[in-house]
Amino acid sequence: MVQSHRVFLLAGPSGVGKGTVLAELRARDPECWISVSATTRPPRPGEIDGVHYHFVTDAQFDELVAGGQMLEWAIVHGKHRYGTPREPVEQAVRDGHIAILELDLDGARQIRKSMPEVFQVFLKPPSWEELVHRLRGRGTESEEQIARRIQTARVEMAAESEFDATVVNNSVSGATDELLHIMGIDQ
Ligand SMILES: Nc1nc2c(ncn2[C@@H]2O[C@H](COP(=O)(O)OP(=O)(O)O)[C@@H](O)[C@H]2O)c(=O)[nH]1
Ligand SMILES: Nc1ncnc2c1ncn2[C@@H]1O[C@H](COP(=O)(O)OP(=O)(O)O)[C@@H](O)[C@H]1O
Repeated sequence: MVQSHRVFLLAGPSGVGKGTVLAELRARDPECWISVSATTRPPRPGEIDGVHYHFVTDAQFDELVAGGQMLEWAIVHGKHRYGTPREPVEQAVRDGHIAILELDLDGARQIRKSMPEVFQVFLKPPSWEELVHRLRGRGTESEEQIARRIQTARVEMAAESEFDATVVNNSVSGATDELLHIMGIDQ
């Protein structure tokens, strides 16, 4: 249990279930505040601006970075930029929430340097085959995009030991239970 931490970070390969587990966490514990990242990638069907991401143009992203408004940012899957807006995270902590950031490996490494007090959790699939199955099953990417994500996933999977804790996403409810336990919120 690491109750003293106010900011947690969740990383892990594309398709492992980060978004799914965080949605469950939000539903279970409204005290958890989940950061909404800014991205230059276009929305997928069903994604809502300001809820899943802040969908911004390249020029808007440039402005956020130049204005020092990003805690970290990275180019993910070799194409689009993703970043964590700073001010909402600081406000959430001031408001007494536990703040959770979802990041790629690059972003996690930046946060490790700039905010070493952040507790870093790695979400891991039960197996490599299951990860590929989930990635394909989501049905939101082309074959080319899936291949790119699988390539990135190999690198991300090799970085597990850099993190403070690992949670295996066997079942969404089980992984959420474990995450809540790590955050010191036992229900
Ligand atoms: N560095 C960084 N990475 C992010 C941020 N938000 C999301 N990501 C990562 O960007 C990657 C791509 O996310 P997304 O486009 O939703 O596709 P997915 O990986 O297939 O779910 C995921 O690995 C996320 O963890 C952020 O604010 N900063
Ligand atoms: N524990 C789980 N068991 C089975 N399928 C899962 C589980 N967690 C997530 N999924 C499915 O895997 C796919 C990828 O999940 P998603 O949350 O989009 O991953 P990420 O945000 O890490 O890229 C989705 O289709 C989701 O419904």
